[in-house]
Amino acid sequence: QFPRECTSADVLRSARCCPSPFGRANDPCGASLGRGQCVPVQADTRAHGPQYPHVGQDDRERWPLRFFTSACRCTGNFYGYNCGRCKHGFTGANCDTPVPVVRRNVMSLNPTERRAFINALDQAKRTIHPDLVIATRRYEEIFGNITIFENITIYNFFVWSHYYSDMLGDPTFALPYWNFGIGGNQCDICTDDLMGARSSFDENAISSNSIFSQWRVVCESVDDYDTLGTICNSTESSPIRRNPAGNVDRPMVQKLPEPQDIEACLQLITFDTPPFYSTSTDSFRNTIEGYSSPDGTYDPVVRSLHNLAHLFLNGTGGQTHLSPNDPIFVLLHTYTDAIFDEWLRRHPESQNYPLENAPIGHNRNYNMVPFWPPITNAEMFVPAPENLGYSYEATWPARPITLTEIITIAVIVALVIVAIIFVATTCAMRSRAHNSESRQHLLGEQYQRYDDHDAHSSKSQSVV
Ligand SMILES: O=C(O)c1cc2cc(O)c(O)cc2[nH]1
Repeated sequence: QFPRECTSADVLRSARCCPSPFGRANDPCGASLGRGQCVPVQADTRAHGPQYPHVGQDDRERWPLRFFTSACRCTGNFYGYNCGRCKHGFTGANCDTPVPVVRRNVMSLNPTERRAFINALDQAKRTIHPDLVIATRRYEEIFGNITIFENITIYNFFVWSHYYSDMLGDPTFALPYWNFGIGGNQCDICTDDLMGARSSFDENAISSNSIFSQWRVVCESVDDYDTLGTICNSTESSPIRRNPAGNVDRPMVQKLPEPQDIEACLQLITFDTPPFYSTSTDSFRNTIEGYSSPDGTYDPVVRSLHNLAHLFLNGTGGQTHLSPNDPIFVLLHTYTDAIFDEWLRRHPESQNYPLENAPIGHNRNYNMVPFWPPITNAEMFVPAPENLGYSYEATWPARPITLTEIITIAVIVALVIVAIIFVATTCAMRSRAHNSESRQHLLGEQYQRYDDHDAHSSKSQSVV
């Protein structure tokens, strides 16, 4: 996707996408207000790995260099293609006021909140994106031709969620999540007050009582890319298909991930391992993605966690080129993101994931996200975010205590006991010596017994 302001012939020719946030002349990226600077884009220039067979053919390579060589780098918490917005989680004129945001389990929304959420999704499906457009042709055809950029609705747009809270007019709103780690073959959010129940007439369709039965999908014609050279455009075609747990040919995807699968993947220590691909083993990234068993072991036949949740939906939501059309996609990924967030909290030592070691696709230029997820399977992972003050409505299952922690606790307890014994012994010896010195005195009138204290309440009496 591209900022609409950067798709004129002049701007494309200049290869410089640095608009002013407030329409001021000669003020790229709001530089006069200290919001940002127009800088050369730095993309990873290393060769692709052997697992990538499309070298030179895809406009997303070294994104966005094929289109723009300069773009805005925003200062502090300013954000967006023109630095006109605040980073998510901040508000105010200087974008320095944190907004407390709570991630909520979608099942815990009350009826009013459910209606508001579903209506907002539907509004997003119908509203043209205010800032961004999509390219429907490849670069060679785009250059100098402004007609092949198209408007698209906010929902139909990959980063629509960024704009979502402003739609609601509530900066504290966080997208709720679907806890898909509940096992079993029931889609608990597939009810008409949430994501739509199953139609009574067609097991692959959504009930007509749900607004989502009226939604039509985009990007269905995946073959056109090969035959016509066109990229997905904004044309809507057929209804959403969904038949949770109904894939009779693939029993493995008839059940949702188990709670212990989530816990197992949270225990993996390393963010990613070579070859940084869907074949990686002991990789948190590949495990949460679902190409490994939940314990991290790569197995080509396994589908778990995020992938399993997709495949469980068995329809639009289970096909990579179509899945975002089913609004469950949003809730599935907010949960995947929450697991990632929890992993970051549990493994602070693993957070310095060096970008120089990152595979292609993990890039810093998230002011301009590729118009489709990167080709690697790193669908949603960006460098570790700053702590934006997110919290959870629900707590995660308690983490089992490790052997190292048990040993550490035992050593500390032993040391404390030794210290107590030492102090007690020392006190007893001193007290014995002291008692023999003052025995006469203790037996005299001035000795205050505790019951005396209550009776007389006289602090002036000497207490020995
Ligand atoms: O087959 C898979 O593992 C699979 C399907 C699917 C669909 C989708 O939209 C994804 O994002 C991932 C995914 N994996």
